[in-house]
Amino acid sequence: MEKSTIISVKNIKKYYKLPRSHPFQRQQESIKAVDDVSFDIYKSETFGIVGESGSGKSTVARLVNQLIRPTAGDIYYYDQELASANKAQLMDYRKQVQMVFQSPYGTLDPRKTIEFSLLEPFAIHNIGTTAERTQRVATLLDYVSLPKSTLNKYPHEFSGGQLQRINIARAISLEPELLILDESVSALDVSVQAQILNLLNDLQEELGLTYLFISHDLNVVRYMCDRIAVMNQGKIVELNDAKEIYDNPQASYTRSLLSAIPISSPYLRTT
Ligand SMILES: Nc1ncnc2c1ncn2[C@@H]1O[C@H](COP(=O)(O)OP(=O)(O)OP(=O)(O)O)[C@@H](O)[C@H]1O
Repeated sequence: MEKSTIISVKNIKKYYKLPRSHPFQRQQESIKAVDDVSFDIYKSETFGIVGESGSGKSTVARLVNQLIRPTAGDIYYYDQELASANKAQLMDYRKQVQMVFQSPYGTLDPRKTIEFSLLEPFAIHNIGTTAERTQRVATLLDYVSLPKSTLNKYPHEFSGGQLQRINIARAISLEPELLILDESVSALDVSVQAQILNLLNDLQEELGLTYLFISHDLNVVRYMCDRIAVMNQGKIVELNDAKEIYDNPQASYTRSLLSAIPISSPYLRTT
């Protein structure tokens, strides 16, 4: 069956200019956070990006999410190149592509109830009547297995795992196609991590979601992903099916990453 491509990233670069070390320095140096990266994300897959700290993973996530603009290169959503998209197209993209960040704590307004935070995306995108929004919020809580009593509480009343469930509920509220999960379980205890990863797998099956899954943890990536891109110093050094990456790594950098995985991991796949 022909795979349908949702996102196509073509030769993107993101360079950050470093401050001049002295006032007469002529050439301003730059950090190549992302340096000529290309990949496609297929519908309903989990596409992983793995690499050590500073390899450029989060910068790729922020580029795909349009939080920052590339120095060069193009990102396509289906046939639409994003830099030349009009306002309505970008608004649709912002609805279709949602992000779940690493820290579950900073993302919800501490002074607002969870109900307010879950209703907010509908207000921003002007979707549904008040009754429809309330009904949808109840359904969202069911999806992430949280009780109704969640709604009139505040963020400080929840654990990290519960907050990440709320963030996921918020991210799926507008029925997006793609979730960008940037180290979304890294801040959680291992047992809670497993629960959230299983929740994400269930939601993907139920809602037909596509994931861009970013992590430094090779075990977590192996557990979650269909295809994996390995990043090092702003470049993709290897991109392949997950099984190939683990069973038959081609790049020496991938091999050295794999050799550093702790073997006693709760995520080791038996398949
Ligand atoms: N706004 C910025 N200004 C300057 N340099 C930046 C900026 N954002 C990222 N960088 C640099 O770009 C490189 C890639 O950073 P990035 O955060 O994308 O890596 P990462 O793989 O996600 O690592 P981590 O998991 O530690 O965040 C790093 O050297 C980082 O210091």
